[in-house]
Amino acid sequence: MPEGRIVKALSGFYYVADGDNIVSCRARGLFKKKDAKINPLVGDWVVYEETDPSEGYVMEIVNRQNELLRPSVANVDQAVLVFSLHEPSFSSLLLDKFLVHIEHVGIDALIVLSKADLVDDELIESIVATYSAIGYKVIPFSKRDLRGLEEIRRELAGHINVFAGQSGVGKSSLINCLFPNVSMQTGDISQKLGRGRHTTRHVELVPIEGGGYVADTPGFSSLEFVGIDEQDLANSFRDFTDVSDGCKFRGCLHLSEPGCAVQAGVEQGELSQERYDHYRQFMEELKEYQRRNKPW
Ligand SMILES: Nc1nc2c(ncn2[C@@H]2O[C@H](COP(=O)(O)OP(=O)(O)OP(=O)(O)O)[C@@H](O)[C@H]2O)c(=O)[nH]1
Ligand SMILES: [Zn+2]
Repeated sequence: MPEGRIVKALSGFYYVADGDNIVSCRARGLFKKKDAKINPLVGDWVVYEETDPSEGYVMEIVNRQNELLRPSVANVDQAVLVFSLHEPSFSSLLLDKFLVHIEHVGIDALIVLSKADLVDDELIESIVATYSAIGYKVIPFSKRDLRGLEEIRRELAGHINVFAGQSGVGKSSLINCLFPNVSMQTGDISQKLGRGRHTTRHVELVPIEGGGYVADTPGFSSLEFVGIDEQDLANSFRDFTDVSDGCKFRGCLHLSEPGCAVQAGVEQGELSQERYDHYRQFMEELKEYQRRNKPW
């Protein structure tokens, strides 16, 4: 049976892209049963059966890699973290928090430093140096002089991309420059419509040049530590996991344990003091989150 990717879900239909063909599918009864383990999601790679030309049934979900909640998309493999350098000014604390979330879901990050025309090159270079050293790809961008545009386009090709970043950092401006015919759902939806209300728009994956897709809804609107424990937090700092084999204790949280390679690395200036401070701050926030959300 043929296979394809769900690119849109609306009113009980799943739109499965198979090459240039889009097949409108309903889900087979097996997904509706209570004990059905998973329901099809936008982004899922599925086996389908074509019953009429361009119509059919989703039969089976193939090997889902991961699942984002906001927007609800499966198999995202790259988060494009858009951080402006000015208005709003760059926050390494917020970037580190986004990185925790994307590492936890298990997807790659592409960091775009937007509004690069508004600040000095020294600031840009120092941020690029810090995050490249950890192993992230960082690309400065400006919609005024279009620096970085082609490089970003190349990095997106072949991936399923979700854009994320605070309101006003320039996500829609970037999308407009990259893909003039994709319109990004903008603004903070929950603020505009009030909590709990539904929007009429649903996430859609839009195909891009060179293969791959971009989601037309930005992601990660909430950065609470849902489903993350202390060890997950420690594991989501790549620069720390790189050296944590050298910690004396397995499961070391690098807080005040003796023989900790991460604490030693920070003291010796090999790891970033700022990243470590953020890590400790997130630990506190995580504990606070756990206190507030006790099950009893
Ligand atoms: N100077 C300069 N201004 C920019 C750049 N990119 C965006 N802006 C401005 O920043 C403001 C916000 O840009 P948007 O693209 O709407 O930002 P957004 O992230 O989509 O914002 P939300 O819709 O709130 O999520 C607008 O006034 C843009 O003109 C840039 O590269 N340089
Ligand atoms: Zn340690």
